[in-house]
Amino acid sequence: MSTNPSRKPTGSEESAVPVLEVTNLEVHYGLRRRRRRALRGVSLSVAPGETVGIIGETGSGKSTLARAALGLVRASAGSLVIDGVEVGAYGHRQWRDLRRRGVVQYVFQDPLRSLDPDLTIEASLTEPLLIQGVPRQEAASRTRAFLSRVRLSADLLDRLPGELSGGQRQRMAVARALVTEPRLVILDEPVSALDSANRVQILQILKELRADGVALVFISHDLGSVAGVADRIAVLYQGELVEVGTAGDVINQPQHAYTRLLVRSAPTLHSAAADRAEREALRALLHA
Ligand SMILES: Nc1ncnc2c1ncn2[C@@H]1O[C@H](COP(=O)(O)OP(=O)(O)OP(=O)(O)O)[C@@H](O)[C@H]1O
Repeated sequence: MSTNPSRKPTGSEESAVPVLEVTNLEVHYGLRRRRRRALRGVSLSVAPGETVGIIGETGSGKSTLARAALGLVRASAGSLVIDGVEVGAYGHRQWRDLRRRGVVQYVFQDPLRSLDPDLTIEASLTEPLLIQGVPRQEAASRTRAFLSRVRLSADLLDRLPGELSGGQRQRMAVARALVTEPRLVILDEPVSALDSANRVQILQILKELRADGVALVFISHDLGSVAGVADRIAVLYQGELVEVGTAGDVINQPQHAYTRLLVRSAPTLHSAAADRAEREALRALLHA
């Protein structure tokens, strides 16, 4: 299987310095006999303001890629450049500093991982701004201004995350990630735990936030969720990127058998979803 994505990047990406540039990234877990490769030869670049969706089934390495781009897991080979700086060899403190400076932010599936359960919503939202050196009053007004963009009322500011609904919590987590105006936000399954109304709302909010010029890496096992938001889609299969292309190309002219299977299995993408026999035929082709 090819380790190189089969499609060329779009023109806009070529003209701008990428916010994220991953080259031949390899990640292993475990030691000695338990050592397993989770990512192999992954190369991908994300331009300022671009939204790249990363899809793949469970175990394909999506979260590992997210963790590597956040410095939560170390690459065993390859290079990782964020905003023009090689960060692959960064230590724990340098990563923490990078995240604190708000260059790269994140939203996880479980908002309680992105929000401190013991901090009020207001403290959670203003904290990253205060760390950046924004004066307290300005931090408070920026926080309030951001709330309306994620369709939340200022009445919620003095609550704890545990006192909000799942959908409200996830919108708070999105607000926290974006209030510092980061260059790059990694969203790992941000809508997977939400009901359909909240899912649609978050996807709409993400679409609107793209206009700010922030680059988004949107990870999901569900092609349907990514399709309406992403400019480009990258497909991970067994730790390798097998296809990268514009969202339209990947959905309408999938090149790799696995991508065809994903497209065929996403009922929200096509009015006529593939029947079981067709999906099984594609699966057989993949494992041939
Ligand atoms: N901490 C870990 N220690 C050992 N192996 C791990 C660890 N985390 C992930 N793996 C393995 O690495 C591979 C990729 O896992 P990863 O969580 O990145 O996949 P994923 O595509 O995000 O899956 P999911 O959609 O289920 O979250 C899997 O085989 C998984 O078992």
